[in-house]
Amino acid sequence: MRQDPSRADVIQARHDFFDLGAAPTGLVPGAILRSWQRCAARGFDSHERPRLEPGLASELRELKERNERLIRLSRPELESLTREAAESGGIVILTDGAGFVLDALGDPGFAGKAANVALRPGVPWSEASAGTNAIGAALVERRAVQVRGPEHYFEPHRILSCAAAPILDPYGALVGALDLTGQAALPHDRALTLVRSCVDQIEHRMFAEAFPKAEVIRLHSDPERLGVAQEGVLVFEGSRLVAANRHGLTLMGLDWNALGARSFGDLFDGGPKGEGERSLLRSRDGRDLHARLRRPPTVTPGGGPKAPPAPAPHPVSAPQPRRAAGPVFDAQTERDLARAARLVDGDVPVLIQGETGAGKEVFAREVHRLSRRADKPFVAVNCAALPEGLIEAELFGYEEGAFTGARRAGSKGLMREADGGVLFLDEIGDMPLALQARLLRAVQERTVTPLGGAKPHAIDVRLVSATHRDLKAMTEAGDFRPDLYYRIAQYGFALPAFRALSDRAGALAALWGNIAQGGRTLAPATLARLAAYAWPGNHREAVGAMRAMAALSEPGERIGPELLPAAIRDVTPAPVAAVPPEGLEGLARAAMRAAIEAADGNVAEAARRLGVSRSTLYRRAVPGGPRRRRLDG
Ligand SMILES: Nc1ncnc2c1ncn2[C@@H]1O[C@H](COP(=O)(O)OP(=O)(O)OP(=O)(O)O)[C@@H](O)[C@H]1O
Repeated sequence: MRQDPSRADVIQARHDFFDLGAAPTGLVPGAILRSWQRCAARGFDSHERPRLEPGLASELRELKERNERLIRLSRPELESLTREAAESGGIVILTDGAGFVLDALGDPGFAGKAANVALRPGVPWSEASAGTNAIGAALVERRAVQVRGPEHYFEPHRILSCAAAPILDPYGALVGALDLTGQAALPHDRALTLVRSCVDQIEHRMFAEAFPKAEVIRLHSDPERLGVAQEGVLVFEGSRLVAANRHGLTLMGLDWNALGARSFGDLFDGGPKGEGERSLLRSRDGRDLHARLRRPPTVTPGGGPKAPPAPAPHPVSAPQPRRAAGPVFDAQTERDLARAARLVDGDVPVLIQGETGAGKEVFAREVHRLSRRADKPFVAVNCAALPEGLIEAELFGYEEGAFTGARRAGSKGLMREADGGVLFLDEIGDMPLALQARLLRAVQERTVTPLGGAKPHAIDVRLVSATHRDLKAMTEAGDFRPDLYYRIAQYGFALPAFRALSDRAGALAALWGNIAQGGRTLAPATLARLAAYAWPGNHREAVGAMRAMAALSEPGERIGPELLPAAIRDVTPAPVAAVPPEGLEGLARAAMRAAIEAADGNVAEAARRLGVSRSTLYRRAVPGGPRRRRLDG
């Protein structure tokens, strides 16, 4: 019997990748190849059976409690998909945003087989735990992914064929994934379409019970399609865009970066024409869109006094909204984040080390967001920024009149502010020695005694500390207390310097994707220089440079190297240490490939975004030309 050609491609790709160590360009979708590369970089052996074990029953209970809202909002789709899955001999799986299976329902026969490969509640199916699989890949890629049979990284998972889509909350935060899994031997062509449309429904439902005080605008170019799950939804507080669904952002040509940054007036020309069900809104680029508006009593879109933006509610398991420019992490850091969140949940203090601007605070906030304490306070203390005499009062609080200048009512102190949540001790290496002893005592005894007070208060905080210093060396030199060091650094994470990122061009392209608006693109020569620069200020400097280029350019402009800050523009020839062996041409090629992948394999779209012709892109980024390239699966 003739073998299915795509299966033969995958087998060939596996041979190239796992046996020969070559990148099988064009044989498997880009998402699969990237996932294999991330898994290989983690040192996974594809022949092994990964150790996937559910946690304790109490942990599963807690996991479900934490995700109660997601489970409830997903129930209608889980039920309909379960029927579908049972008929086609598969199972449907709902996970949380970190890939932990919350529910696995469907055909009991297949469910048994799936359980053999640990596809059951409580088990993490993130890529970092289970290798390439649809759930893990969809969570990393933030888009729907199908992984069939031998496309799975680990051999024992070859029996599976999975399609999964990530679930994003109205702030763009990952809160879960929905997956349909069947036997690899069966066709599952509809699976991807099904999970995508079910996720549309779930995401759409999130808006129904949230945002009572905001203005919710539902949009579609076709009036008949207003009200369906694929309608665009935009939420404004005052006049500011604070939340949206993906369809709303796409309709307006925006990305998640627009939340908090764009106003009603940036998006629409004037206010709505007509009322309620029958409104029309004209977009800034001149399109008439059909709209349904639900206004809070006092807000007038596009006119009237602008109310100050209020903090937005968190509809699903209360994740903190991502900051405007969403963090960009490499695969190893994503894995570290998941691990750090588990450690924090397990009450193990973690220490983050990294150069200035490498994103230690961003990492800590993300850990908090992924932890079970996401809806509890995150309190950051910069130990280097406070005058020595004040840190103590700031941290531990003080009683009324404890010292000159103390507020009349006294102060609770940051440690008690963080009660129930996460305390982030930034620049811990700069904490004065005398204070280290007090901090150690507070951490050990889990109590805080305010200055001038006699009564200790119990506190329940999880500790995350960060420093750019070599704390271990400081303990040896007597500048940092070893007992405190071992207390706060029970598990350490080293954030990579920006120049050490293996896919620096990809990271830069992703940062730019966060910042760029209005069709602005980076010319390949610009990206090549950015990728060759050494970035001593790390992420902070990279974000600053991108923002500067966005501010200096016009909508639709293809940004040439002349707009780069001088230090970066003048990087020719590039510093040797910063350029990988394949040189600038290689970097430009990598950037082009990243752009193609970011455009879901659509070379014409990638060419448009990069501002180069399609033929240039084929010539430089696609080995062997367009024929063999297949990026979509
Ligand atoms: N992973 C990331 N993705 C996108 N932007 C980032 C990331 N990490 C850091 N940044 C950007 O860099 C800025 C600095 O990050 P952050 O304050 O976390 O660095 P840091 O390592 O704590 O620096 P310092 O040691 O100087 O305090 C952030 O405000 C953000 O703009």
